[in-house]
Parts: sequence; C-alpha cells; structure tokens
Amino acid sequence: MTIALSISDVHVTLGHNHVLKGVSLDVRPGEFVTLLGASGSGKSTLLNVVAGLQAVDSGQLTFDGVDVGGRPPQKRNVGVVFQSYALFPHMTVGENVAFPLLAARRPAKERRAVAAEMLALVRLPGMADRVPATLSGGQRQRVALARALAAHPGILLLDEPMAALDKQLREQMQVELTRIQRKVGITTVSVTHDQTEALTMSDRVAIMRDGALVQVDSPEDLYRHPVDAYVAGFLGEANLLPTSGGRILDDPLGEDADGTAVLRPEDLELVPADEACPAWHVEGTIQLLSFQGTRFRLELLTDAGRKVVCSLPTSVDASSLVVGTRARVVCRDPERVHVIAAPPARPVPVAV
Ligand SMILES: Nc1ncnc2c1ncn2[C@@H]1O[C@H](COP(=O)(O)OP(=O)(O)OP(=O)(O)O)[C@@H](O)[C@H]1O
Repeated sequence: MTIALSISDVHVTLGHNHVLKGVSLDVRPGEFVTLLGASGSGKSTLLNVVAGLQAVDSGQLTFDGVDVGGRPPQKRNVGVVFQSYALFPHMTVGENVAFPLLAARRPAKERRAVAAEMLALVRLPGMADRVPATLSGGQRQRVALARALAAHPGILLLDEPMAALDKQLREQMQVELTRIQRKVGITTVSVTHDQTEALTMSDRVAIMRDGALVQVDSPEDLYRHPVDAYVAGFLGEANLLPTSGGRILDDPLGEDADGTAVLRPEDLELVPADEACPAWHVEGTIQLLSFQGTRFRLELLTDAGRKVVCSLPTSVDASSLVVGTRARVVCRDPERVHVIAAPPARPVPVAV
C-alpha cells in the first residue's frame, strides 16, 4: 500500500511536558485525516511536526517514502491553513494567493495565472484585485486555502481552519472544503475540536488523548466500535452501562461487571413493562422528557444512579412518559450494542 505521509514513533517534549508520546500514523494518498481531541492533547504540535515548524526528540517522518525529518518547512512541499488565515493585509488577494510562487521566484505571468486558477477553484473568481480587509471571514478563509494550494503541495495541513467562522458559515465551508479537497485529490491532515466537522469531512479520524493516538478509524467505525469509554463519549452521545454475561447489570459498584455496553441514544426504544425482558434492556425513573422538533429526548436514572439518554421518534405516545415514573428501554438490534472489555467507571451521584 502506498503511503503519502508516515509518522513513526514521534516524541516531542516542550519545557517539562512530554507532549507527543510515540505517535505513529500512516496517511494514504488523497486521504483526509482529522486529528480530533480535547484541548492540550497535542493535535497542533503533531501538525507542526509534519509542517516542519516543530522539531522532534525522536521518531521518523516520511513523505512518499522519503525521510523529510531534516528539511525546513519551505522544503517540505506542504500547504498550511491556520485558523487566523494569516493573509498579508498590504497585498491584494491575487498577490496573497500567488505568494508561494513569488517566494519560489516564478514569473509574474505564471503567478497571475495560478492566482486566477486557484481563486476559481475556491469560487472567488474576479476577486484578485481586492484587499483582504474588504472580504468576509469566509472569503478570507477561501483565499487562505487558495494560497495553501497555489504551489501544488503534496500535503495540505489545516489547523482549525474554521474555528473563527460562525456556525452556519462553518457548515458551508465544511462542504466547500471537502469538495475542493476531493477535486484536487490532495492528502490532507486537519486539526479540529469540532466532532461534526471531523465526522463530516474525514475519511478517517484520529482521536488524540494526552499526547497519544487512541484510535484511528473511519467516522462510522469510531462511532460504532469505539475502543474505550473515552472515544465512545468523545464522539456523539453514548450510554455506558456495565455488563455481565451479555446483559446489562445495573449494580452501583459494578464489581461483577465484565465489560461496558455502549448504547447510542437513537438505538434505544421504549419497551412495555409487561413484555418479556429482552437482553439489552435497562430500566429507570424518568428525569426529563423534552421535545426537540424531530425527536424526543428522554433521560432516565437507573437504580444504580446511571443516566441513560434515549432519542425517541415523535410518533411515540409521550402521554405515558411522566417525570418521576418508571420506564424501560431496549436496544433490540444486538449488532448495535458494542461491548468494551473493561467495566465502566462508577456512577457519579446525581442530585434528584
Ligand atoms: N512551548 C511550550 N512549552 C511547554 N508546553 C507547551 C508548549 N507549547 C505547548 N505546550 C503544551 O503542549 C500540550 C499540547 O499542546 P497543543 O497545542 O499541541 O495541543 P492541542 O491539542 O492542539 O490543543 P488546542 O486544541 O487547545 O489547540 C499542551 O499541554 C500545551 O500546554
């Protein structure tokens, strides 16, 4: 299998912090991989290592099989887009886009042609003579992307490129960026805090925690088969319940538990109290029922003090779902129940 980017056992220490602890990741040509993790997990540091902006203590980095560890950023053939856009205010949009070619001493005619081509790609044709101050945030972000792509880099790096945009614009830009990335077919590594962004745009998502990669998988595999409770809770909402011998064991200490069932709220449905107990069921007292337009959100508190969240269709008869009364929910499709081998944490007492 060809590998466009290979990161192998990279360690980075900053001050007294061991920020990257042996990170390894292979990215295929044309693949879009997103680094997703909590603040401080090391995402930007890893991106900076690839860009050549951060030296490593040890480890190896190759682009298309060639070791680039010793190369400065300008010799790595990467395009980078930062959250802050970092456009040059005194230059026109066209000059900004063509800047990598100016730095490479390409002739003016070629620079103008590439700027026009890239601005057409990001759907800003005819904007070459404007200055950045006259553009909206979303337009500036497109210019930054056009500039990153102008020198036809081998790898595109995106560091929270949409964090400064409002929600609606961010969603538009996610679609737009995916379109451009697919069209250009460029290998891309992106960093984000935003789960939806990671799930929508990526071929694979790499979950980072405390300087290490916990799981790297397709968005669907991460959602359906998280390796541990951290990943399960990080991507979307998950009910984590102790299991014993293939059923839920709602015991406060979980001492006899042999694993954790990950049950997604949308996979649970109500089950009548008189129905024989299906395997993956759980019972509790209703804490909340809220109408959310297309779904009801139902929250139960189990006898052991665990919160269970269910997302129910609005076709359910909600009249019986009264706060303080009992309800039973089940996941009828065993394929939808993912069991992690380790038992969950003990429940934190919830004020009722
Ligand atoms: N110059 C430095 N000296 C010491 N520690 C540093 C330095 N720069 C970063 N760190 C630490 O390295 C860790 C990783 O930082 P990094 O910016 O890579 O995380 P991140 O996952 O990108 O976070 P965020 O999402 O907040 O940008 C953090 O704990 C940070 O405090």
